[in-house]
Amino acid sequence: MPTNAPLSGLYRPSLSLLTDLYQLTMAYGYWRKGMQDREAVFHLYFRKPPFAGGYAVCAGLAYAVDWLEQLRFGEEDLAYLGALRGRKGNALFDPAFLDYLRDLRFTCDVDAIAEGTVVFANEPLIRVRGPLLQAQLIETALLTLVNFQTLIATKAARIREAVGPNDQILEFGLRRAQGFDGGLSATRAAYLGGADGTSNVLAGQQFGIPVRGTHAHSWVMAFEDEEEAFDAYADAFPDDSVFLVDTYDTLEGVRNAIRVAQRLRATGHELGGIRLDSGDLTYLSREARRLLDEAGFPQVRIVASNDLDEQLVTALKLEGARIDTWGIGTKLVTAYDQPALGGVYKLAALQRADGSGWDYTVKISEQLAKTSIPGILQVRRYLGANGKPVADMLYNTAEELPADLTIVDPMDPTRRRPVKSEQYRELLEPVFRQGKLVADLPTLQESRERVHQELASFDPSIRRFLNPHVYPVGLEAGLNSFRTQLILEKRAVRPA
Ligand SMILES: Nc1ncnc2c1ncn2[C@@H]1O[C@H](COP(=O)(O)OP(=O)(O)OP(=O)(O)O)[C@@H](O)[C@H]1O
Ligand SMILES: O=P(O)(O)OC[C@H]1O[C@H](OP(=O)(O)OP(=O)(O)O)[C@H](O)[C@@H]1O
Ligand SMILES: O=C(O)c1cccnc1
Repeated sequence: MPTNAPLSGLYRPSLSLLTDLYQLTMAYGYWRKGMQDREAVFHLYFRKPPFAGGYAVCAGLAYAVDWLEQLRFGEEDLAYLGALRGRKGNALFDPAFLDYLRDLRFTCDVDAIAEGTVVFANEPLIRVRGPLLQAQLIETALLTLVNFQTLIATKAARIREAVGPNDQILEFGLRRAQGFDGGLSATRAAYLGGADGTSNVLAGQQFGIPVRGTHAHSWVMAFEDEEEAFDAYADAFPDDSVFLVDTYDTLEGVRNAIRVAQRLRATGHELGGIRLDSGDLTYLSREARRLLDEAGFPQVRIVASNDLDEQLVTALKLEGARIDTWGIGTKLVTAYDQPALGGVYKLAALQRADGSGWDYTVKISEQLAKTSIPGILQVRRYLGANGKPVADMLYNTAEELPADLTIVDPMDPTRRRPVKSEQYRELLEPVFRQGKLVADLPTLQESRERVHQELASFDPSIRRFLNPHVYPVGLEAGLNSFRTQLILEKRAVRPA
């Protein structure tokens, strides 16, 4: 049975220490200062889509929800924290703080963009509002869970773009993945983003992802000759055989596969496919297709693998390769060309100590792109007359919106456009209210379908690999002016 607890179903008893030490030292500091319950707002967002692409596919929220639901410091966690020592051998944390952690219950409001949604730079994927100590404490786990899966789901969506709607994508990456969970969560995200199946059996069991596969070169090497190896495999799996044909000589391998396919047919079975794993995949797939068709096996699929990614798939397609199943491992599950998404988690608003309202906060940087956006933000996606997205607007939900809306490019305030459309969708949806899960989370299958629908709804120009069109994401003009003013104020306090 696929699980709704993708993370805690695997790791027990507690994952509350899945964090950086500084979250706990800050928590201790806030507690000592009596600041722990000041209401705060944080946003999790990235500043640039990965792979020099035009978008990202949001993923990892189910893990984040699972982690937040289990957030509770157990006795083992507290004993470990109690034993931590500072440089002079002193206990790092006061025992009274550990008692505080023992009783701590998650009480924040969390709003998030659904997994599988197409998202862009600067858009909060998750907004957390609640007691400062708690909202800060969860930063690292949210980032580790969302950054990686968003990265891999995006990679898979790009591979799907290259492969097209009809061919199959099988994810084969476990052996080259970034460790145990790297392998498992990459498989989940790859499936969400567009893969059709995986060789990863644990992921199949955990998430209900179809498991598929062929066999290794060692299978062929374990027999006297290749044909005997294919025969033996066909005996074991008469209706589920895909033969790896390149161990010695690929086209000889295809001829051996055909002979075994003929014997299978004589006993009422059909060969499923052959796999190519080296050499010129265009030439070999075309030749293999010709041989198979001439022998009366047009339905036998041709699987290809060997360090493939979206660029190679595009090239092979352009060259006229006759591949209909793409086995993609290393470059998918490690996001080889960009191994990390730089998602960040920034404080955007803090209640004043006297409770008289919000103080908005910005982290300023030499680069405008790295300067954060203050407010309690929502992302509004405007749709054109044809129902297709035309622009996204970030706005501060704590301020009233003017009747005439204008969005401003946060990177270039001279670029602004009025918002004419009446049709829109608010992307951040309630997930937790005061620590209680209020969302009915979609299944992995539903999230996967969402990716497909979302990507189809955008102009293809944002999906292309080379110089993709930049989809307009702007700040509501009032928010933009306010942010500029706040930046100027923060800069003004620095001596010239
Ligand atoms: N027609 C083609 N056009 C572009 N790239 C191709 C083509 N065919 C294969 N490739 C890619 O070229 C790279 C090298 O493949 P090749 O089989 O020559 O070397 P290899 O991986 O070292 O082989 P082996 O697995 O036998 O060691 C792989 O990433 C493969 O996917
Ligand atoms: O190339 P990737 O996209 O990473 O896809 C997975 C690779 O893993 C296997 O190779 P490996 O040499 O590990 O084992 P094998 O003997 O089964 O080919 C398989 O043959 C693929 O080439
Ligand atoms: O089943 C396969 O063909 C397979 C599985 C893992 C890695 N490479 C290939």
